[in-house]
Amino acid sequence: MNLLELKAQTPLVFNYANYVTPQFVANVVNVVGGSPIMAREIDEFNDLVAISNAVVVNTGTWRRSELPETIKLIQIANQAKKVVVLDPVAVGIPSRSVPVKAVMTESQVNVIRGNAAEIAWFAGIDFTSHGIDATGSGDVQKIASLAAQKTGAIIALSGQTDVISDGHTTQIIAVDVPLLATNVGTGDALSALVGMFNSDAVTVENTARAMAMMKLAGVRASQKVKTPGYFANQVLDELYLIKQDELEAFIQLEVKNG
Ligand SMILES: Nc1ncnc2c1ncn2[C@@H]1O[C@H](COP(=O)(O)OP(=O)(O)OP(=O)(O)O)[C@@H](O)[C@H]1O
Ligand SMILES: Cc1ncsc1CCO
Ligand SMILES: [Mg+2]
Repeated sequence: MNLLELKAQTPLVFNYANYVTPQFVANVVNVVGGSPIMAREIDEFNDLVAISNAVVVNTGTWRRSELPETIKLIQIANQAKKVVVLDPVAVGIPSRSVPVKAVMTESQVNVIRGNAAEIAWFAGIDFTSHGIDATGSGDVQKIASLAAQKTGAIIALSGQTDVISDGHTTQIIAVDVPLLATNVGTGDALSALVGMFNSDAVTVENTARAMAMMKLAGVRASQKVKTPGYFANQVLDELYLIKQDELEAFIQLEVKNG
């Protein structure tokens, strides 16, 4: 959906969040025009998925004991035909790949949003990482396209250049906003935006719209503030202020075919 439709419909975004950044994720959903809800209790999943428009699963602080519930949640969302976004934080670390492998085998994920190193793991390509951060370099378009082909999911690869791919169509947003990488949780919040913009239909176009929304907020924030603390708040303000026509103009200018 576009930003106008989003603000009119107020999509409910169920975040199975990590325990590091839920406050920031909830605020990003809220200021853009959606409605966030966080939960981990399996007894609630049927009720909450029924009223949700998107389910966003972040494996950043997974626990073995909760893994069956995580899978159950996605299966409930699959049955209810709700869009599911997976944020596979630091999946390249072998212990962190455990929940991701289980989720990919036992349930269906519609979109995977991660940094280049995380997406490279799905593509089977080596890419240097350091914990939650992608630190290497590589052909990000090829990585995203291959990961999409291997998983059947739309890929939303974030970084200096964002890449969106379904394995056939690939789009890029080559806009450098270094301050966007300074706050932990920007990626987690971006995954929630991806769920929100895809809540009516899962498409490359809607995924690119979510990625463009965060980039544009970063561009505008970095024109006003120069340090990470203020920047995080300014990004929230810019996400709140961006209008439909401004977002679509940015997309016209900066979203290119790969
Ligand atoms: N070097 C960069 N230049 C421009 N934008 C960047 C850069 N690095 C990240 N971004 C932007 O920051 C946002 C988050 O992407 P990032 O790749 O940092 O996610 P992440 O690694 O999952 O972050 P986190 O784990 O901290 O939530 C995206 O909007 C992306 O476009
Ligand atoms: C720092 C950190 N550790 C696990 S999840 C997370 C937040 C980034 O996704
Ligand atoms: Mg991340």
